[in-house]
Amino acid sequence: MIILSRILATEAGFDALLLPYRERADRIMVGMNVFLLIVCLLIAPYRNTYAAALLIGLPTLALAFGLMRSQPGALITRLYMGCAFMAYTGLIIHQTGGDIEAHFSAFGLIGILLYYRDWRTIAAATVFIYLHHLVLGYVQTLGVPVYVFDEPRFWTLFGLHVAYFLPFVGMMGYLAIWLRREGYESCQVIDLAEQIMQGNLMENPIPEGKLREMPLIAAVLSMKNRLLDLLRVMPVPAAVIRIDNQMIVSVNEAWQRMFGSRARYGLRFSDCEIWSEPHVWHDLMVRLQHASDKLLDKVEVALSDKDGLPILCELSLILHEDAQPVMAILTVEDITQRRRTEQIMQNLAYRDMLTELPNRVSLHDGLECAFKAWHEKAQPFGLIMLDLDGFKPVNDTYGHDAGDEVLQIVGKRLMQINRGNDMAARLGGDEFVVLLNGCVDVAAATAAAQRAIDAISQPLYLRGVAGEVKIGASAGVTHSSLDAPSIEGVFKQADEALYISKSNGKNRVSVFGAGQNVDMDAHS
Ligand SMILES: Nc1nc2c(ncn2[C@@H]2O[C@H](COP(=O)(O)OP(=O)(O)OP(=O)(O)O)[C@@H](O)[C@H]2O)c(=O)[nH]1
Repeated sequence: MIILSRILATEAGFDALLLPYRERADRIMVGMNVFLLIVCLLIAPYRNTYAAALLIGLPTLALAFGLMRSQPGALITRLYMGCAFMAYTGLIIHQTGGDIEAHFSAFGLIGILLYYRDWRTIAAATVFIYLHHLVLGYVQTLGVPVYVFDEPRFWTLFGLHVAYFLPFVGMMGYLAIWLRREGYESCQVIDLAEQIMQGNLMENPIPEGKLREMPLIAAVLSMKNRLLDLLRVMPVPAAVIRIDNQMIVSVNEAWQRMFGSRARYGLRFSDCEIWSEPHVWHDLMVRLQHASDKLLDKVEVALSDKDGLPILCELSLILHEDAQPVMAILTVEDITQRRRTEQIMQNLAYRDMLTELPNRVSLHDGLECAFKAWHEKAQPFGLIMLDLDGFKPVNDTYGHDAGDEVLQIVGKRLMQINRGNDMAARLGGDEFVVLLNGCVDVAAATAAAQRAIDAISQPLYLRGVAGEVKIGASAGVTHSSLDAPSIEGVFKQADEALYISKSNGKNRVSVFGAGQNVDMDAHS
């Protein structure tokens, strides 16, 4: 009983999968029936068998048409088609006096077998071809001369038929089972290959076990498993996305760890809760469609991780247009940490860590640009070199930390008074520089230096220090119009002017080349 139900279940599986083959076979069989009916009608004048050809041939064909339309590929249709084919062969055999009987039937059976890949069709057709002798014999006893049972050698002939046909039918039965299995396997392989091409590696439509013994399926399964393993062990989060409906069809473990249920298998990718902006995915798709090799590599996008926290990611996206539906494979790399480290490195290289102002290196770069713009486009610039007055006593009295705080406050004040395209930098110690891009003349630079001194000289309040702390600054100014020969020359000019300020009593602005007499006293 169990064995029988298992056989029936297997048959149902084969039937379901081979349906496309069999629906096609129905059409071929009906076409064949039409052809055989025409043959019957062509033979009719010679044997005067019009009545038989029309009475048997036409209803047989009509029923074949009906079944093909109402039950395409169904077992009942297949059984009928096999028998109908035999009815025509029987008709032709008897119209021709039985000359071509065995060959004709045999070829017919081979056709049915090849088209339907079903042993039941062969069995039904065989039973039918044997039975027709009995049926026709019976019918013909009703009036028409009996030529089957009247034949004195009937049983001898019958025995010969059986002896010839049974091994033949057995062989074809075996072939039908074998073909059915092969057809089933190729259907499964196509199905599996389609799923793989569509990127669906997670689902396993084929039960493991017996079917794995089929070599084609085993080969495709192992290919699929290798792809799956590759995807799984990839440290980079990866997903396969169908483009037509935007469904996620596969994700790897790294992906699951990064996005959790926010972008899981089966979700519409554009609806996943990982996008910082709703249109990002759409924009990426548009760019991908226009990319010459259908690859977008290392596109920086802000996303949300599985906890909804913002992460900066680099996406690589490749489109597979050779598969239907079109697929895209997406890999995501979280570069938040990398960007942070790069920012720190950048800061270390170009910023003064204490005041967060640009450092000497940045200033040099800035001055290089200003120098070039002056020489190439006559865009003027000014440079102020500042040195704090009375800074050492702060350090000595309140400690190094208080000194640091003073430097930080000075840095902030310089930034506050800066115009947009000016650059305030710390050279080191208590020395600061302000590069005034676009500063029209010496007078404007001098005024800016004075503003800087005024800002620095405002009272300071330090943590842990009672009362206010006073600090001052001296400034040396130069301007592009003073024609320094080089960047170093510009520095030197400002430094010399600063030296004059310091020498002349501090807390003042001096302009390079103006001599001591033109030193401007600062407001006290
Ligand atoms: N707290 C602190 N002190 C620093 C730092 N860099 C340099 N200094 C100190 O700053 C002081 C600079 O010396 P000076 O320029 O002679 O100090 P000053 O009292 O302003 O002297 P004048 O410039 O002649 O007015 C030294 O005592 C350095 O040790 C720093 O990053 N933090």
